[in-house]
Amino acid sequence: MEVRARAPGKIILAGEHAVVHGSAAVAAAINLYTTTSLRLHPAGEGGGADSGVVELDLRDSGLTFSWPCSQLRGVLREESGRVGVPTPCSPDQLAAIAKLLEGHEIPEAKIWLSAGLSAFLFLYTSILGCRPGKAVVTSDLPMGAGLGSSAAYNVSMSGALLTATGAVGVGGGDGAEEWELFGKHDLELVNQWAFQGEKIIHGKPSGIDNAVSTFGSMIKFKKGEFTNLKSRNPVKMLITDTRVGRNTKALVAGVSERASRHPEAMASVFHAVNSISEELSSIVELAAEDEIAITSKEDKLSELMEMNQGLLQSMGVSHSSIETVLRTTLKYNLVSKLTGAGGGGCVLTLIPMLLANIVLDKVTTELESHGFRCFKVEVGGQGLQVS
Ligand SMILES: Nc1ncnc2c1ncn2[C@@H]1O[C@H](COP(=O)(O)OP(=O)(O)OP(=O)(O)O)[C@@H](O)[C@H]1O
Ligand SMILES: C[C@@](O)(CCO)CC(=O)[O-]
Ligand SMILES: [Mg+2]
Repeated sequence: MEVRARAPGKIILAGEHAVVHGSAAVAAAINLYTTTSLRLHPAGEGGGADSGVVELDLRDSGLTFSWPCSQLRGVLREESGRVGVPTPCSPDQLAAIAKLLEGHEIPEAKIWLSAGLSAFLFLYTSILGCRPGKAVVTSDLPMGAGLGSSAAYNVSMSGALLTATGAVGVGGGDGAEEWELFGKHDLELVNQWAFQGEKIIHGKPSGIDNAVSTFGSMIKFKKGEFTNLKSRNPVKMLITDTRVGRNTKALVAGVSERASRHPEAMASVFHAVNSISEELSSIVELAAEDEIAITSKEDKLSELMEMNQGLLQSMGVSHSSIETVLRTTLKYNLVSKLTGAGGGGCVLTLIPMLLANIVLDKVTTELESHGFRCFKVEVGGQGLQVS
């Protein structure tokens, strides 16, 4: 039997980085997905309990990896797997997983994939034990660009693995819909496992990315708890991928180091971001009925995004490519801010309801002339789904 699970990427409208330090943040799912297809082979297929392999096929990178089950059992000593509340990956387990990556040819240019491989080995062997199977991963998301590719990977992988064990499941609808939704209880379990995967990739994640990828919608997240926001008017964003590669783990660590060098100043910065996220989340929920009300709502959102970008700059996570996007969009009176961990990656630009298409085309052309890639996304859709 094959299980397919897909999980969305996300944008952060306000509060990235500060959320790691206890401030509120606002994030929303987007209609770009990572999909994991999982097929389990009968245990002992081909003879002997030790036979078979665990395979991972990363389609977009064109790389496949496989580990004999006997090797996984020898190194990880994980027999049958556990599907209840996860225990975090211990330093010893992480060191054992690093050994399993030795000898695998990962091209130097794709060395950042090793964090994703470690998360896979942890999730697979913890949930299923060392039984043979194959996971194929495909994604619409640019990897390591601030749109939550790591969270979508961890959520879709955890969703597929937990479905395969029967720990979570969908009601078995009438087959009319290709994708089905899990219940809240099941989503909570998937989210907890995905968070363990995020810890392997991010170091010290707040949990916002895996939460929004699992539950979807638009959320306000603070200290591990979140509430759904009812966005009363559509929020339209242009995304610009600067194509400057960066790594969330290093950027999060950099902000923490700055916070330990300047604790009081950074506490004020985080406090200011908290106020921005709180205000932004209440504005999003206001129902604006006419053009004047919508324009005034958009003006407030723009101003808050602009203020948040200034504070992200003072945390040291902006980048010259991001500044180029800000300057370019400002020429057209449009406000932008980085989204996700920054340091390159993606930038959000609020698209006002009354913006003429010709202006949007012009700004997009100018951004793309710098070598950036622009695209529009739908905001606030479904979270994890299974087929
Ligand atoms: N489809 C995928 N296949 C394999 N590994 C993946 C995939 N998507 C993400 N990863 C892993 O996640 C890493 C990127 O995660 P990172 O947190 O740095 O960026 P992001 O999640 O895209 O951005 P942000 O955390 O700012 O939203 C990759 O280096 C890789 O290890
Ligand atoms: C930078 C950060 O705040 C968001 C990354 O999308 C990290 C996190 O919250 O885990
Ligand atoms: Mg990430």
